[in-house]
Amino acid sequence: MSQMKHIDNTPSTPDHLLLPLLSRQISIGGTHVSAALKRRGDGVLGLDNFNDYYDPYLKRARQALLERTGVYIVEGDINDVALLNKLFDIVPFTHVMHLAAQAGVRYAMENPSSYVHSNIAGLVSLLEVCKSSNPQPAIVWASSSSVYGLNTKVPFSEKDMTDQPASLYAATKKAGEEIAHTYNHIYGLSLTGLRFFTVYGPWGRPDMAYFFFSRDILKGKSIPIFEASNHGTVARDFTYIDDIVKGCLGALDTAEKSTGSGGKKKGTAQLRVYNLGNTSPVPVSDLVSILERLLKVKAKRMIMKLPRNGDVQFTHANISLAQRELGYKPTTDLQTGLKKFVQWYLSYYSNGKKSAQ
Ligand SMILES: NC(=O)c1ccc[n+]([C@@H]2O[C@H](COP(=O)([O-])OP(=O)(O)OC[C@H]3O[C@@H](n4cnc5c(N)ncnc54)[C@H](O)[C@@H]3O)[C@@H](O)[C@H]2O)c1
Ligand SMILES: O=C(O)[C@H]1O[C@H](OP(=O)(O)OP(=O)(O)OC[C@H]2O[C@@H](n3ccc(=O)[nH]c3=O)[C@H](O)[C@@H]2O)[C@H](O)[C@@H](O)[C@@H]1O
Repeated sequence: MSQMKHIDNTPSTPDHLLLPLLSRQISIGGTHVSAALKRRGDGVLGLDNFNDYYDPYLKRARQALLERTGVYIVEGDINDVALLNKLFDIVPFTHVMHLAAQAGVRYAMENPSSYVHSNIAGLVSLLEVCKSSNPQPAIVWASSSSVYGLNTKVPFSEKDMTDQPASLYAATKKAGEEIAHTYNHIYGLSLTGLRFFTVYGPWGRPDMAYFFFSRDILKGKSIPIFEASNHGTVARDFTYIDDIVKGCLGALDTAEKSTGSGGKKKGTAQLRVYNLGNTSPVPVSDLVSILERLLKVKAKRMIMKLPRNGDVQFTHANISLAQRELGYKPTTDLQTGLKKFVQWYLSYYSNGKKSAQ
């Protein structure tokens, strides 16, 4: 984890955050969502600890991008309750979009405590601050398709069982959903959890397969493609970032409609969980074929038995609940979305940027 800065070290909050705004949001993690909120006229303050889980240059480039649009990002950790209290004292946030987490399924075997720090302890710190703030903000936070774990009944519906996580990451995301239940039950916090399905796109995460496969295909390095021991397909319901952003905005707006801007009586605030997927799982081997065509380089495929590393074999979202209640309607297929990712990737890394880790 990178070092934290205290509020005393951060530049003073820009004036525009103190103006009466249509809606005041705090967005934690989440470059694309913050940018979209700003574009439509919401007041947004960002928070990120800029840890070094992956390429810090990429995180700083995203920050620069956001700051050019007028979204200021405070550097700090969600476990820093004093910092959070200070921010909530300065700005009466109406909504919290909480996307910060230790992500990545396989890294949980290397650094388990980072998952407990951000996904469990960090979530509790944030909810403690939200519970005591006035107004009480509506909170939308990122859960994960990984909560479906060893469940093989697809497509996954929100009502399906989620009690067999395959990784510690998944277990911490599932714990987040249970923690949310408690804060809704006792303190009446309005909480909406979004189970994202393998999100990809420009400015994405270098630890994800589509990203490092692109890097390694271009470098001529072999890429390990996991194959299930039962010879079944290994596939993901890859979901493009712009579709996810629309789902996040739908969730924030729905939370606003059903709860107003906080101050709810106990027991009346909403607690909901939605799948945000693409409803069209694609085998990982097809993902590689699309990348080969877009990058115009043949991949060196190294087919490997799917190790017991936290991965699940297959994901597929049933999104009818999000469609009905959030107006969520993904429109980007994998071919189209990867084309946009590859265009961004080639331009970003050919402009003298540090190479992805
Ligand atoms: N990308 C996906 O495929 C996917 C799928 C399902 C769920 N999710 C969830 O969506 C959210 C966003 O994912 P992402 O892919 O953009 O991940 P990301 O790692 O790019 O973004 C998370 C951000 O949170 C910050 N952060 C981590 N711990 C923090 C802490 N303790 N305090 C403050 N900031 C902290 C990181 O520096 C990072 O910038 C995460 O909660 C992730 O678990 C992602
Ligand atoms: O949907 C989710 O909830 C999860 O989606 C992704 O997790 P994952 O689907 O495992 O994404 P990748 O790590 O990019 O893997 C994609 C696919 O490529 C496969 N893969 C990965 C790595 C590799 O070397 N070889 C390989 O074949 C994986 O088995 C998987 O089927 C994110 O990384 C998680 O943070 C998120 O919570």
